[in-house]
Amino acid sequence: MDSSMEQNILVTGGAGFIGTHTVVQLLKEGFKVSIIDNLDNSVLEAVDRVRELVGPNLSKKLEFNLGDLRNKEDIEKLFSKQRFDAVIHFAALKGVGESVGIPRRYYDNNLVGTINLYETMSKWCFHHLRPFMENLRKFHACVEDFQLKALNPYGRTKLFLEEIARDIHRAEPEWRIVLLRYFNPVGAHESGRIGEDPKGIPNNLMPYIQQVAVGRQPELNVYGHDYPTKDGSAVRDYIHVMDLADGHIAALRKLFTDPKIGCTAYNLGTGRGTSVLEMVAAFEKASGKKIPMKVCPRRPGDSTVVYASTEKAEKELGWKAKYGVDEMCRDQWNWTNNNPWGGCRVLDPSSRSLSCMKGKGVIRGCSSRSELESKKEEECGLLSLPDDVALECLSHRFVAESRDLRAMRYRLGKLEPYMYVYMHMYPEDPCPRWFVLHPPATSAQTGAPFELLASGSTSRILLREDGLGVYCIGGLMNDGKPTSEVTFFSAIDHLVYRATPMKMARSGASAKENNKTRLAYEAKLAEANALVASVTGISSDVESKIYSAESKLAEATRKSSELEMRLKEVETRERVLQQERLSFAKE
Ligand SMILES: O=c1ccn([C@@H]2O[C@H](COP(=O)(O)OP(=O)(O)O[C@H]3O[C@H](CO)[C@H](O)[C@H](O)[C@H]3O)[C@@H](O)[C@H]2O)c(=O)[nH]1
Repeated sequence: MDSSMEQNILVTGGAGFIGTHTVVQLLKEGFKVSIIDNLDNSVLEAVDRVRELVGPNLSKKLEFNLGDLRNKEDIEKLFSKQRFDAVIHFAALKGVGESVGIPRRYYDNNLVGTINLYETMSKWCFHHLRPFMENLRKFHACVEDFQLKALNPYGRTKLFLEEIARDIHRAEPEWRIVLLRYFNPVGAHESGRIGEDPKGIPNNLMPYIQQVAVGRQPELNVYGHDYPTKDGSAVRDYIHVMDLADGHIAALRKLFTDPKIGCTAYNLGTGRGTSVLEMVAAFEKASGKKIPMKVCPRRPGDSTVVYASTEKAEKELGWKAKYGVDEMCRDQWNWTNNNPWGGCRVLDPSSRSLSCMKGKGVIRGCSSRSELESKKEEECGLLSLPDDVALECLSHRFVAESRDLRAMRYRLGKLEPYMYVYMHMYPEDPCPRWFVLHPPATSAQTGAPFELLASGSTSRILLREDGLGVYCIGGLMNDGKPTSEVTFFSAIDHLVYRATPMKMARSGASAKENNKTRLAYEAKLAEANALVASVTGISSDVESKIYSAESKLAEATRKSSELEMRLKEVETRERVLQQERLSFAKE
C-alpha cells in the first residue's frame, strides 16, 4: 500500500483554480485532503466537481471547510480536529493591477492569513514534522537564486512571505518548507469540468480572453505594445495547471522523503516565453473564435519578459512540464466552451422555478421594461422588477462584483439556499443597504449590516421551489429616492447578478410622500404575500410558524454541534499530549 494513503494534507484555498486541480491529483495519488477556503474568488460547485472527477470512493477522503485564514479561530478549529502531515498553502489574492490599487487588502489577506497559519501549525504540529509548502508566484527572478525583486504590492507580499518562511526555518530548523514559484498558470483539467473563472472582471490574461470568446467581455485590452520584445507585447512563461498540480505532488514527496530539505525554493514553469499576442493567436487557433483586441498603455507593475529556469526542479524534484501552449489553449477553451459562466450552476430561464414565478406574476409589476416605462409611478408597487430583467439576472446575464457581498457570505458562515436582494440608492445614500429577503429569524441573527425589507414578520417574500433551491425576488420602498440599480446575490452559487441601472423598482421609490409610499407599500405587500401563498400553497401565517419552529431547531442543533466540537477538541488535545509524551519517552 502506498504510504501516502495515510497522509493527510491541508490545502488552503483548495476551491480555487490551482487548488482544485491539485486536490484532484492529491486524491488520485492516495492522499487524504482537507480544504479550507473562504470562497472569496471561488465557488463551492468547483469542490463538488472535484468530487465528481475523482469518484465516490476517493471523494470520501475529501473534506471542505468554509473558513478564512485571517480568522485564527477558523484555523484552530481545523487543527484541533485532526492531524495534518503537510499543508499546501494556496489561499491568496493574486491580481497585479488590483494590488496596485488596493495594497492594504493584499497585505492583510496574503500576509496576515499566512502568519496565522504558521502560528497554528507551530502550536499543533509535532516538532519533527512540519512540512509546509507555499505557492509563491514569480517575481522578476528567473533562476531560484537570483536576487529577488517585486514590482508591485502583490509581488511584495510574496517576497515578504519567502523571507518569513526563511526566518522561521532559521529559528526552528525542524520545519521543512518548499517554496514553489509559479510562472503563469493557465489551461484546465482535460475533462473540462474544472478551470479558472474569477469573480468579477478578470485581472489575468487567459481568463479575460476566455470571457471575450464567450461574449462575456466585448474585447481584450492588450496592455503594452511598445515593449522591447518580438511583437511589442509582454512575454510570460505560461504553464498548464495540470503540470503545476503534478509539480506539487513531486514537491510534497520531496518534503516527506528529504529530511534535509530545509527551506527550499523551486520554479514551476516551462522555461519558454510566449508573448501576449502569441497567446491570443494560439487561443484563436484552438477555439476557432476571433478575439477582438484593443491596444492600451502598459499596465502599472508589469514587467517585460519573465520566464523560468527549470533545471533545479527537474533535477531535484524529478518534475518537468509536459504541455505546451497549444494544449493549454485547447483545455482552456474546452473548459470555457462547456462552462461559459464558470463552474457555477446556471439557471435555465425556462426552468420550472422561473416559469412558475413568472406565470403567476410573482416576479411582477410589469411584464416588460417598456411596460414599466409607461406605468404611472404609483401603479408600480412591491415586486416591480420587470420579468425580463429578473429573468436575465437569474440566468446569469449580469455578473457584478461586490466585496461587501463576499463579506456577507462569509459572515453568514454557511451556505444558505436563498437569494438576497439589495438596492443601491443614490446620490444621498452612498452605502448600499441590505434588504435580505429571508426568514426573519435567520436574518435577525445575522445582525448589521443586514436589514429586512421592513420591520415585522411579514416583511419578506419567500418562494419555495424545486431542487434548485429557494429564490426570492423583491422590491423595496426607499423614501422617495430614485433607485439606481438592483443586485442579486445568489447564495446558491455565490455569484452576484446586477441589473443595469434603469428606471425600475418604483416600488415606493418615486411616490412623493412617505406616508403615501408606506400605504402603497403595505397594500402591495399584502398582495405579494397572497401571491406567494398562491404559488407555494403556504400562507404567511403558516410560514411564520414554520420558520419560528425551524429556527429553534437550528439553534438547538447549533448548540449541540458546538458541544460535540468542544468534546472532540478535548479528546484531540489528550491524544496529542499522549503522543508527545510517548515521543519524549522514546527520545
Ligand atoms: O486583460 C489583460 C490581462 C493581462 N494582459 C497582459 O498579459 C500579461 C500577463 O498578465 P497576467 O495578469 O495574466 O499575469 P501576470 O504576468 O501579471 O502574472 C500574474 O498573474 C498570474 C496568473 O496567471 C500569476 O498569478 C502571477 O503570479 C501574477 O504575477 C501581462 O503582460 C499583462 O499586461 C493583457 O494584456 N490584458
